[in-house]
Amino acid sequence: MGYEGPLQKKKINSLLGCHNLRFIRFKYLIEGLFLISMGEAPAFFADNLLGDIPKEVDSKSKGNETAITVGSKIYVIDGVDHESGSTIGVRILDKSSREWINPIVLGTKPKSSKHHSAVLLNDDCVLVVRGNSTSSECFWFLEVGTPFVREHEKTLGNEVVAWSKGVLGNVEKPIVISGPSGVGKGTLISELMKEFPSMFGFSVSHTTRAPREKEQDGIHYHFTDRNVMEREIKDGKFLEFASVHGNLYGTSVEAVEVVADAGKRCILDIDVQGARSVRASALDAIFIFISPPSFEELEKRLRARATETEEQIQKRLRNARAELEQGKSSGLFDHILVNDDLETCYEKLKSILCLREGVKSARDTFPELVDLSIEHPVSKIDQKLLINCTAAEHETTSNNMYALDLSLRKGGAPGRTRGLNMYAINPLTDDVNGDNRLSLHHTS
Ligand SMILES: Nc1ncnc2c1ncn2[C@@H]1O[C@H](COP(=O)(O)OP(=O)(O)OP(=O)(O)O)[C@@H](O)[C@H]1O
Ligand SMILES: Nc1nc2c(ncn2[C@@H]2O[C@H](COP(=O)(O)O)[C@@H](O)[C@H]2O)c(=O)[nH]1
Repeated sequence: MGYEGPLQKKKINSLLGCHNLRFIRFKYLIEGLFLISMGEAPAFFADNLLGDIPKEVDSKSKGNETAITVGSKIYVIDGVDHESGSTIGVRILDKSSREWINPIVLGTKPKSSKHHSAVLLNDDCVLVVRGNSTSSECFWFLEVGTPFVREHEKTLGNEVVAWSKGVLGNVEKPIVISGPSGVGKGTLISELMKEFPSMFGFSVSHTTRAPREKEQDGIHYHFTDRNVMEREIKDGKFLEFASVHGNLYGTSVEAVEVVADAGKRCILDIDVQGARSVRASALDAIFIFISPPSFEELEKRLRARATETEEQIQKRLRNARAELEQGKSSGLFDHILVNDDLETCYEKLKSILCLREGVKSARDTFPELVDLSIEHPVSKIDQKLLINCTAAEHETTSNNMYALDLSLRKGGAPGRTRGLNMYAINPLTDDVNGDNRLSLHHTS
């Protein structure tokens, strides 16, 4: 079904809330179908049909630009920032004075993009979808009037906009696993990561201890010099750190962010001092203490692992006594698990984390590569965006239509915007329900 009437065209443009100046011509095959069935006012009524956009925008447009009107201002988002060349640029046109403003741009800017699409959300934030990008680099929020932006406008005395990277996946609380050396923390974590590779990500700590034979830098630890690590601690790069068995160990803020950016749940393997620091931090986590069935068994495991000298083993065992005391009695931990039989302990760990065999991460349904359809890339309905794209690797539907659900969106500048969910939909079946409003259902 196609529809090209002027009223419908206006409504579609309004709904999109933007003008892609280059690709302004739409075929309304799918949008038309949705819009006709919507029966409700779109969240954003644009007063900015192409004809209404002041000439300045047109004349200033350099190819891949998108203009969005918010109140008395038009935000022009340029796929290539003509100053930096490597990022997406933003300029503002004041509609009344017809003057161009170069705002102060806060946050990490998205990399330049050959084509993109933009949609206004809640009058204070623009969602920019980058074409031909991985799903982790695809969604960016340009905050134009949020409290964060307003606050900085006051202090900086200038027009401000702020970028916040959108992260797919409803990332759950990180998991802190502690316990004495040799109890089996690493073994349990490896099992989890093996069984649920797309769900969990390991927080790679920094340490000043020397690597063991099979340990790789950047995978098991970031092996580092004490001087460097001490300086980085001073610079505030660490969420927590502690002196453990004579060496410095620490979790950098980045180590946890990287996992969350990948849409995975972060697992931290840290000692009890570190767990206490994390508890006192802003990171809301689940704390699990692993205890050995007996001290003798702990010693047996440490010796059997054969990774430490006798002197180091003695030191670790001495520290283990104190750790066991603190772990069991401090009230710091939400769960205490005895690692006697490995399989039994692993099953208990999974039940604490509410895991079943074959459970997939919501992320498994995301397209690997998001490539926007130029003709009708993005439209918005309530808290859902319909994205028409080419999904190179996961061809879950023949039409490549995806829904991006923003209803659980949280965070924002200066940090990431999290809680985005994306799934494939079939526009021919997942559309209208009884009250004539669009409802979307998962097709995967
Ligand atoms: N339930 C178990 N029964 C017997 N051996 C076990 C069990 N769990 C782990 N092990 C073994 O105990 C040794 C120590 O385990 P692991 O390295 O996982 O301990 P860890 O708590 O991570 O130690 P560290 O804190 O020093 O890194 C390993 O050789 C491992 O194979
Ligand atoms: N406080 C922190 N403790 C950490 C961190 N990374 C590891 N650890 C703990 O150190 C001991 C010894 O580990 P090993 O690899 O040398 O055997 C162990 O209890 C780990 O849990 C960290 O970032 N912070």
